[in-house]
Amino acid sequence: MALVSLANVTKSYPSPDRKGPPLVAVDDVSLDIEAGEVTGIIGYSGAGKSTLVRLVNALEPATSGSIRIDGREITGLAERELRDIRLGIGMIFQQFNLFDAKTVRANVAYPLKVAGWSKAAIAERVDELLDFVGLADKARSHPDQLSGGQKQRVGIARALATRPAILLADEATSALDPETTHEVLTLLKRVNEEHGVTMIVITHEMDVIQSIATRVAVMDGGRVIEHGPVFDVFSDPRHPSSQKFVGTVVKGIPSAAELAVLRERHEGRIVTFSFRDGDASQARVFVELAEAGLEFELVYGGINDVRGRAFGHLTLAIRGADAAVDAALATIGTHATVTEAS
Ligand SMILES: Nc1ncnc2c1ncn2[C@@H]1O[C@H](COP(=O)(O)OP(=O)(O)OP(=O)(O)O)[C@@H](O)[C@H]1O
Repeated sequence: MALVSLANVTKSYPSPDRKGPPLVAVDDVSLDIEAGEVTGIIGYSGAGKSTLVRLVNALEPATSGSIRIDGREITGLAERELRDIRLGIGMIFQQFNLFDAKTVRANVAYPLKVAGWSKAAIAERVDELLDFVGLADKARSHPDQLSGGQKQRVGIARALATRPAILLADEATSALDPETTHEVLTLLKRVNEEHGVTMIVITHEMDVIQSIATRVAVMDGGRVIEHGPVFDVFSDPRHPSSQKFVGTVVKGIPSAAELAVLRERHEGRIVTFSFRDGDASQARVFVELAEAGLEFELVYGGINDVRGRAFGHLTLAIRGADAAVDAALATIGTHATVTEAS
């Protein structure tokens, strides 16, 4: 049984002027998330990612559909019961959302106080959490004395305080520099691997997906248009909207503007070849072009690594008689994806 199970979930808001049709932020989403998984939610701004996560967190009720957490239907529950559900779900945010007037220790202790833990139990748990996130020496500091990465580590300690089975992260590393992002992602990976916490991670950063997600869901216009293992969705997106989005975050796919520059700078036909690991197609492309007597040069490219598996895109300028190029591309097309710039 999935730990989080959404079936035909829709969330709409009244139109801003209250006269037009309602705004559908989440549109008929069905999604199962198994215990122990880290699911990345990606998509353009306004796709409905944050709304979806607020529904899972029971911060807002769905307009229709069913949401089950660990088998328990949460739609229609009374506020008191929802509070119980929320204790089992931690959340971290882009802007950390710490209490600036409280010390690090008091920030982490806060959810435990609300949950009615005893003073002694709180003290023990907070020590354990601060050790886990590597901030034992900052217990008496205030958030404004901490770096961004340290603030997020406090946010993670606070989110884990009540031992939730689920952690939701909304752009949790988007305000951090690359090195600090790496540090926080390493910590989140430990949260998942050492504590078995299931995570749902909203992000627009490829690094985040690559380093911690096991599966990814692509949202567009309130819908989940694609959901699957990270490698599959990123190396071979099926839906045109996910192809467009993935094209903006993976390495090696030239944008329209970059293609225009390539066309200006290089003679010949500009063709992108896409590869997935495990096949020898990358080397074969060069051999087949050479055997066809064509002249070519590598003008753009990049290889992506998803947990040890590689996929990539190489763009070549190919020169030769059109018929010879067509024949070579047809042959290569049997073992690699071939996209010619129009
Ligand atoms: N409380 C609300 N009232 C009215 N409309 C809302 C509300 N919350 C979200 N929306 C609308 O729902 C749509 C989806 O918003 P949401 O914030 O979920 O998207 P998102 O994918 O998280 O975007 P971003 O990446 O910019 O955060 C948007 O059109 C937004 O304006």
